[in-house]
Amino acid sequence: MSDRLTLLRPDDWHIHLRDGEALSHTVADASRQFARAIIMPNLVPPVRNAEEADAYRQRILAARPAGSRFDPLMVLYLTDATRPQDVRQAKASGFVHAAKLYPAGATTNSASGVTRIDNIFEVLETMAEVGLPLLVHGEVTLPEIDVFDREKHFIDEHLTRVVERFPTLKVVFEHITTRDAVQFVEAAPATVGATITAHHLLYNRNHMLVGGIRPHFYCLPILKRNVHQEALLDAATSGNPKFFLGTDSAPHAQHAKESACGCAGCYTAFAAIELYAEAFEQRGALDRLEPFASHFGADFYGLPRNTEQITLVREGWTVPSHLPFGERQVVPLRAGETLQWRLETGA
Ligand SMILES: NC(=O)N[C@@H](CC(=O)O)C(=O)O
Ligand SMILES: [Zn+2]
Ligand SMILES: [Zn+2]
Repeated sequence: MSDRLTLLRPDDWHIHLRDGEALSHTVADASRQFARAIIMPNLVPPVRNAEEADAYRQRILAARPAGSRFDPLMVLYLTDATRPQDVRQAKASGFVHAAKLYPAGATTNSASGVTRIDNIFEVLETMAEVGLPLLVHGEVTLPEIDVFDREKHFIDEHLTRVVERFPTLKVVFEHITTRDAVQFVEAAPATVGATITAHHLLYNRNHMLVGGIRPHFYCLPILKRNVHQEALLDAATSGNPKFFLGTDSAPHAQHAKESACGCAGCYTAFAAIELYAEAFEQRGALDRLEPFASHFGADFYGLPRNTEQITLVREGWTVPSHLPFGERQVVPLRAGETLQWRLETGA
């Protein structure tokens, strides 16, 4: 068993960096390991057009540590009011790489999201035409649908239909959490891919709910039962290029998580590649980490692979109990516990 693991510098195809004071921390954490990241647009107000994406991109670039070449790949937030010309302008900008569908009310800051997918069919048509991928938070919001079943219902009621109707549209099913989603993506045409988070590979709902309720494991889509975790591990380590790395690192201040009504989201960007390495190693599949983390996402988006490398060393370290987050603090996933791998820096 080797104690060093060198791989092409990875990219994160789904991250929340937030805004304002938080950026100096979230951007530093992400850029330590990732060359590029797909930047989620669920700010308040959201990133709705190329102009807003440009302004947000400038704030991210300004927050990079000295010497960093971290490249934020911007995303539009689709609303009922998004127009085909917003898509054309975004594509023409060169720095917007996708548009995100949040069903209204499905997750954090999704109040401005799309109320009926059919409302944006003209926009999806334009995205297919100009080659702008659709990123999907795939959960229905119907109150009568159990929170553990919302991803499966989204596949059956919406995603199947969208993929059939727009055969040339690239679709990324974001942060998949179920065996149903794995099977859907496997069976779908090559235009459909999926991101998988480190926390959905490492944990299931028992980790969140047995022996006490642990708010730092609460995210959306919610952790599922262990058979789904197993299916995600199979998919991530399979070598199938449709499945690639997207952390969904989504920090919320400590007080907003440790609350009677806690926010959804896990902070993993501080050690994301180390967390993935742990999950892959549990499967004896460390050799499959590089394609998952550093090849398949770039290939799917039609971007060049990175050329630099990073090295992980097997060297246990204790995750801090909290990290700075603007004027507040965030409790990282695995706070106070040991991680097996450490990113070698300054090499
Ligand atoms: N994943 C989460 O639990 N939360 C994300 C939103 C999202 O990705 O759905 C957030 O912005 O906090
Ligand atoms: Zn989401
Ligand atoms: Zn997310």
